[in-house]
Amino acid sequence: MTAIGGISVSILAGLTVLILTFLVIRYRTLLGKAEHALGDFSKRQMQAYEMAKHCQKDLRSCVRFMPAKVLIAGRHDRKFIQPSEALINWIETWSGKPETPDTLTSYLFSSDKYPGFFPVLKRRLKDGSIASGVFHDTLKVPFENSACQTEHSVNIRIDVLEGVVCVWFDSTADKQNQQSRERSDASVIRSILNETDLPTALESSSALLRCQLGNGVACSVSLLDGSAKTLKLVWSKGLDSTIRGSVARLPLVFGDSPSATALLTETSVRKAYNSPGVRREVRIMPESIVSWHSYPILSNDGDALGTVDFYLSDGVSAQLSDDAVGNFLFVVAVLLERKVAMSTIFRQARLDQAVKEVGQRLMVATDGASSSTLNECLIFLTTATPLSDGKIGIVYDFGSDEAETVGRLFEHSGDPETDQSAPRLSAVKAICADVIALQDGGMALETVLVESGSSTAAQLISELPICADSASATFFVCPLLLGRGQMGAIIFALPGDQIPDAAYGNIMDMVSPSIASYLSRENLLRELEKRANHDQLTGLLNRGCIEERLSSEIKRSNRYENELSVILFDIDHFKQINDQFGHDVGDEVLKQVARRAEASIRAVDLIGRWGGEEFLVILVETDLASAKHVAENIRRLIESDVYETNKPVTISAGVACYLGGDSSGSLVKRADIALYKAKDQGRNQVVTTT
Ligand SMILES: Nc1nc2c(ncn2[C@@H]2O[C@H](COP(=O)(O)OP(=O)(O)OP(=O)(O)O)[C@@H](O)[C@H]2O)c(=O)[nH]1
Repeated sequence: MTAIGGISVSILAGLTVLILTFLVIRYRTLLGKAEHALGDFSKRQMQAYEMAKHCQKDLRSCVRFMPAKVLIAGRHDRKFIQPSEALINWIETWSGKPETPDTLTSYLFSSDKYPGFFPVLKRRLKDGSIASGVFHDTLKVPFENSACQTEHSVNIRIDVLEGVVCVWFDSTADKQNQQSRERSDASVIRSILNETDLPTALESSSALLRCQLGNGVACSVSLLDGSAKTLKLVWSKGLDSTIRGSVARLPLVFGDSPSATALLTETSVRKAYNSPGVRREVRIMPESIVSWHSYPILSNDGDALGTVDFYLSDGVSAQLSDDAVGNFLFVVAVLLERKVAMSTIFRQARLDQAVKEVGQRLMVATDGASSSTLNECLIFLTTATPLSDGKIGIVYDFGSDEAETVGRLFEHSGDPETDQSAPRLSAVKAICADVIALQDGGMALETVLVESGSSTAAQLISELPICADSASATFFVCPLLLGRGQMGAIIFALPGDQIPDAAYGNIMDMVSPSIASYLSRENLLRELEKRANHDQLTGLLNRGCIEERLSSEIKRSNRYENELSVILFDIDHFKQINDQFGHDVGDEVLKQVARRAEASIRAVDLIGRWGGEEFLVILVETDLASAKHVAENIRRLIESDVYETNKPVTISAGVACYLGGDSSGSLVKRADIALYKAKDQGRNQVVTTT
């Protein structure tokens, strides 16, 4: 029993192992199949996704604007069919309206594609149950360049002609249809407003018109070009190139009367079109245009930005609804306002950058670069403003009564006889005083516009040579201020009655501090240079400088074999003047003698203070005899002058001329010996030496 029991247990255990093994194998097989099926499924899902993407693209290129008029598809193979003449005739009879291939909109239609696209029609085509009659269907239309899709409820009339299915859409929208359109318009507008490229955005916006541009309807957008006073065509659709060309730049008649623009556009287009040699490949021919609608594009503030023009040709059944046009105009206005705002921002940014650059150059300008730096400022001013046709000038250094002018406004003459700077300066000073008075009066106004015809303008015209040929001019006067001091002024002038935009005043306000600091730096440099090379009491060249100049003149004489002479003169008994009248009077006598001597030599000659009451004159290209003559002149002039001492002042002079091999020291030494001789012979005389 026990043995039998043991055998039974072993058999039972074996069976259990077998069953378990079978179950595991079975489970693995099922798992493998499931995995395979899952992989297959995701592969097919990917294919379907790719297909859907492809279909969507295909559909977008086929379906553009709603409502469509006619859909033509093969009854059996459901392929797109080109409308033949017979078919068009048939459609005309059927719809009661004249048709051309252009006026029919044909859509490729395939029942396998486009889920949700005419589902009822698709079903009927598929099962062959299609028959003439009217039924309700839906149409999902994606918008080009947009992720939006709209669903339209349409009534479809079907007729069957020898294997061709023609569908006539009922374009009268029901209430639901209208609501869904409004919703889709809003989303289209939102997506268009994200578009930065104006033509692309306008292209998408034209979907809002709900008519097929090019099929008897054309549209153009023209922008107002403020300065040129013209309308510039920026976008058009459905227009022939001939018309586009003539609309491209129209003189402006825009304003309160947009119809005037339309009239002008129409006249000019027709004229251009009828000129000989124009090819007439048009979708909208000028002679076929029966109605012309011109709408002003208005900004938020009510400013006119341009026009939107619609051209409808003969026999077009498409109606432009006020809503559709209104939406389109709204989008166009927003796009244009944004464009204007963007260009203002960019312009401002460019200006800021330029001002910064000019400012930086001014900071690091070295001596050699200084005049080019100022030129950069002037070029910047003339190019950053539309005043480049006018002229710019700068008058500065009001403090020292020296009008120095830069730029193209004033021709500063170095000749004192013909120098007209004094009256100009007083005129500009008078105007700047007005400007400062305005500022003190609490007005943040730095730049004044002197309007053409005002008495100030008349004064400026008479004082400044700029407008000698102009009866009237408008001036922009921008004072150059440093702290509260006036350095001078920048003046722009525009001949005639042109009134520049206030923005240009802002540009000048921005640049003028840079120019003012540049000019003050120039003044400072000049002052430093003066101090380094000039004697403080007399203003003549100092000893170091006149010695340097003498060395270079000797080199020049050596090279070119020019004559060169020097005069060394000394005031007679100057100690007595000091002793008798005091040092102050002695100083005044020194200054007066220096002025007299300086006035009696040529501009090319040089004079410097050699020592206490000793002066050296360098006479270039002058022989000994002529030099003696000059020395006599100086002596006579000084002797004949009247001094605070009420006594005549005399000088003694020694004259020497350059001999080959002379150094500055040896030349002056010979002049000094001659001077000593003059003193020795009784003073108040000139002695020469070779
Ligand atoms: N007031 C004034 N006096 C000066 C200046 N520089 C030098 N002197 C004076 O000029 C005088 C020169 O005197 P001297 O060298 O004796 O010569 P002098 O009196 O002119 O006599 P002669 O040259 O021989 O005719 C000195 O008394 C100096 O102090 C100056 O800048 N101002």
